[in-house]
Amino acid sequence: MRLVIRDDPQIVGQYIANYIRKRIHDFSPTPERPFVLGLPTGSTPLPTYKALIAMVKEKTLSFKNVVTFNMDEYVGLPQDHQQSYHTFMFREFFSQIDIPPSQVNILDGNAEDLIAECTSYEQRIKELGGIELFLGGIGDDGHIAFNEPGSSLASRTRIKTLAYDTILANARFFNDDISAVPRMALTVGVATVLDAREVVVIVTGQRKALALSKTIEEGVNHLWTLSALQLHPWALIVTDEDATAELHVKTVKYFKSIERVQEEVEIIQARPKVKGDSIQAAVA
Ligand SMILES: N[C@@H]1[C@@H](O)[C@H](O)[C@@H](COP(=O)(O)O)O[C@@H]1O
Repeated sequence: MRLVIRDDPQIVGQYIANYIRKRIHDFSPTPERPFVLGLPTGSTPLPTYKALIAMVKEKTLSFKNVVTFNMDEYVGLPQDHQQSYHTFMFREFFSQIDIPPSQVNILDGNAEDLIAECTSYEQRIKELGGIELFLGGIGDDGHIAFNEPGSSLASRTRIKTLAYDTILANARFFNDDISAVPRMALTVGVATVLDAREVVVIVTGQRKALALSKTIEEGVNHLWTLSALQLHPWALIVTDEDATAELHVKTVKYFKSIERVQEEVEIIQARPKVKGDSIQAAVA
């Protein structure tokens, strides 16, 4: 797992947007072979979405050959409700980029048969060859999507009862009216996220500091479901300085040093080759 630390949420958003753009460009998606991108809601990804929107506007990025799958959706909230994840995604992102709406997938929390809805979501992901990059955020209790503490780390898309802590945390979006927050959601499972070829998670703000330390400094534990990321072969967490508040100084220094060494390697690799240059020869 890599941990990249940046000064603030805006710089984190720009970093991730650059990263996603590069991944999409390198993939060279076509209508027959689209780039499949998993996406989160919440306030954390907003700077990333803003930076991606700017890239589309300046025409350095297109979502025409991208298919998206959102992580989760509340059960029973009308799709056009201000706080449904469907409304959120179209308001904050999809309506401002060039993705055809037919390429957007969001779980239907009002489906007549919720179990069938979850099964067919997994099926649709599979039919497209799996998710290339799953972007995620975390809750204060370390949950990814709506995989609350105690969720099976082998879980798939399913109905989930929300933890009381999450209901309290999300009440801010419902005029602080706890009774207005839905009690259930449909969510991709931990295993659905881990199946993606790459997972990138955004963690910003001091509120997330404990969850970040539990995720990366302790063992894999179903009480902090993001910790399952330790089992993924290609995982990246991008965080701001505030969210590192609970990490050991040693952990922060370690990940910063890894990045510095990586930059040094890239500089060496970019240097023109000089005959007899032993450093160049060593990395060539
Ligand atoms: N289901 C979502 C999560 O996917 C999201 O990561 C979390 C954090 O939200 P925020 O980014 O606003 O802190 O909120 C909800 O619980």
